[in-house]
Amino acid sequence: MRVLVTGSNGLVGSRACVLLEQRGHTVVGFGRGPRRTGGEYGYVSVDLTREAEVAAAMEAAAPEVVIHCASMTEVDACEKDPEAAYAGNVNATAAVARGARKAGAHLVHVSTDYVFDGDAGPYDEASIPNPRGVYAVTKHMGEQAARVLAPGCAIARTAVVYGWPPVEGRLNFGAWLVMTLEKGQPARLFEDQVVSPSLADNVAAMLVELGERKLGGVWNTCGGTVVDRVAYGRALCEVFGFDAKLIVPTRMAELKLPSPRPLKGGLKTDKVRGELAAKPLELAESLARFHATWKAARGH
Ligand SMILES: NC(=O)C1=CN([C@@H]2O[C@H](COP(=O)(O)OP(=O)(O)OC[C@H]3O[C@@H](n4cnc5c(N)ncnc54)[C@H](OP(=O)(O)O)[C@@H]3O)[C@@H](O)[C@H]2O)C=CC1
Ligand SMILES: Cc1cn([C@H]2C[C@H](O)[C@@H](COP(=O)(O)OP(=O)(O)O[C@H]3O[C@@H](C)C(=O)[C@@H](O)[C@H]3O)O2)c(=O)[nH]c1=O
Repeated sequence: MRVLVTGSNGLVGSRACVLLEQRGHTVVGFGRGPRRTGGEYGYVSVDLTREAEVAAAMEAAAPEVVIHCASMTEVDACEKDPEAAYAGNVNATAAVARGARKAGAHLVHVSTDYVFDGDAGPYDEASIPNPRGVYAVTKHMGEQAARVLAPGCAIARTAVVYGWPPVEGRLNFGAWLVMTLEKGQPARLFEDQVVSPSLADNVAAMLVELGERKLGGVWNTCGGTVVDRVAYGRALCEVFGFDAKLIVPTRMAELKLPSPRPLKGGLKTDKVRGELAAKPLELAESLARFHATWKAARGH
């Protein structure tokens, strides 16, 4: 199949491109500026906030499936610049969804656990979003744009994605933690935020399956274990052999971050477990694979 992946320089998009290529698909990645990944697949530089350029590039790419990973992902930067967040998360998604519909392509739109308020997680696919903060609201609006403009699309929500090597740009939580702890520096982790950490390759596998099978509706495409950030950090220390005393439990409010974030979050994965061949990995397995890629990159 001809598959278009937006955000191909990013963490999830780059992994999706590699996997699609391995599975024999013809892949075109859309990124902003120069290509920052390896691989043999095609690459086009497109700023997705420019609708006319998106329409032309999508027509030329003529995809059968579109996996839309591009997004303004820095949560606090979104809070500080709502115009940029609206353009990157709402307008860009609308443009991609229109392009997909015109091409007759199936859209897999990637979204987030942060569409929920975090008052009573973990959430399943039928739970009602109540986003707080600019990133969360614009991601929820992006979901609505995708549903309206590309009927039958998949909304794939994921959460706290991590992987090694990290991509240039936004540093993922797992990689940030490893880089901090290997220097022997302490990491203040939120003991009061519950999440579903997700290995990037595992997320990519679920997105690719949604695309290949042209499945629609809402899907929680995340890791299979719901855990607070301190427990995640301690589990990572055990697998990597880092000193767990470097993990300093902190309450989120103490950091005074610009954007609100859901506290009692996390996503339930019964639907993907039941219906997809690509299963959500449990935390121990995810961390083991994360560690293996980290070790391999260091030549161990
Ligand atoms: N990482 C996480 O923890 C989570 C991610 N998600 C969602 O998963 C998806 C993928 O995230 P992830 O791969 O981690 O994010 P990254 O930040 O690693 O990648 C996003 C990519 O989108 C590109 N992009 C942003 N705006 C534009 C634009 N206007 N035109 C073209 N490209 C653009 C960025 O380009 P550039 O590098 O030039 O900025 C970047 O390469 C997103 O939809 C995100 O909301 C959901 C939950 C958790
Ligand atoms: C989680 C965490 C972050 N931090 C710091 C690191 C960083 O400067 C800042 C924000 O951290 P993070 O980027 O990891 O957290 P955050 O921006 O909340 O991550 C979110 O990203 C978006 C894209 C999503 O959709 C969510 O699922 C979630 O992964 O807070 C801590 O000091 N301790 C912590 O426990």
